[in-house]
Amino acid sequence: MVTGVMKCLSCGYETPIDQHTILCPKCGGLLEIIIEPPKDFSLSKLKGRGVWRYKDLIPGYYKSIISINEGNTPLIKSANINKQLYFKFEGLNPTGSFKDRGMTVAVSSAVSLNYKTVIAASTGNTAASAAAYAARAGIKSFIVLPKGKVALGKLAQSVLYGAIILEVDGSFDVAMEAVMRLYRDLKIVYPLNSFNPWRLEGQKTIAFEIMEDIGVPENVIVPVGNAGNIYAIWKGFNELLKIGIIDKVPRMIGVQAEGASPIANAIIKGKNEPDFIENPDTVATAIRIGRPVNWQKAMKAIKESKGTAIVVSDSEILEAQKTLARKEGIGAEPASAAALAGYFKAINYGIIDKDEKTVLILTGHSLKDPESMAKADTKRILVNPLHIEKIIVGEINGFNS
Ligand SMILES: Cc1ncc(COP(=O)(O)O)c(C=O)c1O
Ligand SMILES: N[C@@H](CCOP(=O)(O)O)C(=O)O
Repeated sequence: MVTGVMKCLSCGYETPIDQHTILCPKCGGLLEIIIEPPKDFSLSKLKGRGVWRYKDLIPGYYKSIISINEGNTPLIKSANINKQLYFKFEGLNPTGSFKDRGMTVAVSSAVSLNYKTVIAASTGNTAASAAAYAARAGIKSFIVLPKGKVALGKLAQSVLYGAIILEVDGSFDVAMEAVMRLYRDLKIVYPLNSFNPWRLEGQKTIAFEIMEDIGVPENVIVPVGNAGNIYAIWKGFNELLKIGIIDKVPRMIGVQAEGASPIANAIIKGKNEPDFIENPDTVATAIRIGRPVNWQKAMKAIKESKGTAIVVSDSEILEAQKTLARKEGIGAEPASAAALAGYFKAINYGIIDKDEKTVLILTGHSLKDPESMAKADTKRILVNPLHIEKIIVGEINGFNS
């Protein structure tokens, strides 16, 4: 049994780890789950694959585990961009994003606490994942979406998995606020967003897998939206450090899009708190977030790891998405490609040396957002089937351009 405390980031209140607890019972602030490093933990004793391989580091009591074999994603070495660069391809999770790692823990918690209904606000990926895990658990899911601002693939997933879709006329932040209010005031449904610290207990396993694959890289670059994942990955490395399995944590580098960069702006300006953005905008819909609920956690992870944050433009994101696809054969959604755009910028700014081992977290699959993929330029030629040979020979020899 994993023991420890839950500590409020706002008022400092501490309480023993308890699965019923999600927000600070005293002030309603965000809670950190701080586990006591287990004395008998050993990598050689780990069994199985995926998130639950690390159950000895995941607190909580689970009467049944709701799993769709999430985690165990490949860490792909770059073939053509830089030999010291690795891609942690979270798009290969069951619903196509890293959210599944958190959802297996959060939905298993909900079931263990006898909840029959779950809810999440979403830019699309949390919704798809919540809907899938709720379906598997046989419970009802409500998802709250910003109307008209969710990528097609993600919306279609939520429809397919049978979630009840509530659309708000406003941004993701409006949807998020509604879910937090509902949870604070009523507590009748279990919240699956990342202000729920139990979700991050699943996401921290990204760090454990990276460590088992290549040890500790110098840098981990993470696209930041609602800001839970960068903290979760840092938390994972930090726990390994406390257990004594590793002797340093990587620098955590957060990347945000120009039109939605409250945390990156604060880090760059050396401020302690972000100025929230009222109308966030970016082509990377997954990180189109102006009021990230986990900003305190993300800033803590970046500062304590001596990391930093980078802002990238939409055109840099789309260019990086294409580069990733055309140089590495990896299809990632725009928010994920922001990590590669951030990597290029970090090298240009001298923040990262190209010889440093660096891992990019590719958070979601390209198929999530078919419209963004189709924006990439390529040759599409209407052909007379009788002339196809001529066109191919012309292309190969460069006569057609
Ligand atoms: C594909 C993708 N990448 C990155 C993020 C950002 O993650 P976080 O909200 O944990 O910062 C999200 C969701 O927020 C996402 O769906
Ligand atoms: N991009 C996210 C936004 C919600 O983040 P969460 O981690 O708090 O659930 C999404 O896919 O909805």
